[in-house]
Amino acid sequence: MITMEHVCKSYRIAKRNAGFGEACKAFFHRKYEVIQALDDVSFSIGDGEMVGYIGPNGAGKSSTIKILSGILTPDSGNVFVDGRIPYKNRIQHVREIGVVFGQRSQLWWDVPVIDSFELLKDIYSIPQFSYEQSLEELTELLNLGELLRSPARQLSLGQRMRCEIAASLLHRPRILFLDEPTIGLDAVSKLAVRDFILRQNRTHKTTVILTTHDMQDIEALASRILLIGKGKILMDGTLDDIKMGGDSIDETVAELYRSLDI
Ligand SMILES: Nc1ncnc2c1ncn2[C@@H]1O[C@H](COP(=O)(O)OP(=O)(O)OP(=O)(O)O)[C@@H](O)[C@H]1O
Repeated sequence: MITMEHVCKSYRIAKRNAGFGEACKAFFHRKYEVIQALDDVSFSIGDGEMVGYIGPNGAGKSSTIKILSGILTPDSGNVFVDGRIPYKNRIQHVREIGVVFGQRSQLWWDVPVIDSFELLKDIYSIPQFSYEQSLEELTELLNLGELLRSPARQLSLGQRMRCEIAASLLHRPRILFLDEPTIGLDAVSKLAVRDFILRQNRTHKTTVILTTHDMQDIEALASRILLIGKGKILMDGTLDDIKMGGDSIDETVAELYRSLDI
């Protein structure tokens, strides 16, 4: 069970205008601006649920995922993931979750992917037998085959993403946080990744929170949708609650964002 209660998170960022004079001024009198990334966010997600977390750019999705995975600490509010406070019980927490950030890599860049997997096996203390089983299953389902022997830097984006997803699942986490997992993938890779996520949820009852701008991901995967805008949860429902009339899902969602002024 995942619960967020009245969570707020702000960032303080230094601001200055362009130019050398402004840079000198800022050196002595730095000006800051506070950005309220999350503003009283509350929701709960049950075991085995697959939730699409959507919202426009800068809405607060990644900040939420970072707090849930223990990378960031909120300013206020309560967060519990299976009874743990993610940012306080980090060592225990990371054993139980898998995280994929589409824009970042957890693979070591210069070594063959299989060496990264072996390192993760040691980091997570995965027993040899269980590691071999997971590796075999993931290699087959994600069609990793030859990719495992290539360094991550030599893989295409889609090939690397399939390896990233496998890396996040080697220790068989009960919860999977996916932050834009299909970004930049071709049609075939997208379908393969979607199919894999669906299977993972159905076969292993893995709880999945998925952030994406790809509404086809949402259509294919999410039985429940949380909509965030300007740091506030604005909707908690199903795809049918969003769909109105015969417009495409992209048009419908764009219209929804416009009507909510987010
Ligand atoms: N490390 C940071 N320092 C300062 N501001 C940040 C930082 N991370 C995020 N923000 C700001 O917090 C707000 C929420 O950002 P966040 O990355 O959570 O949004 P998002 O919904 O994931 O956006 P996107 O869809 O563009 O990835 C934005 O205004 C962003 O500029």
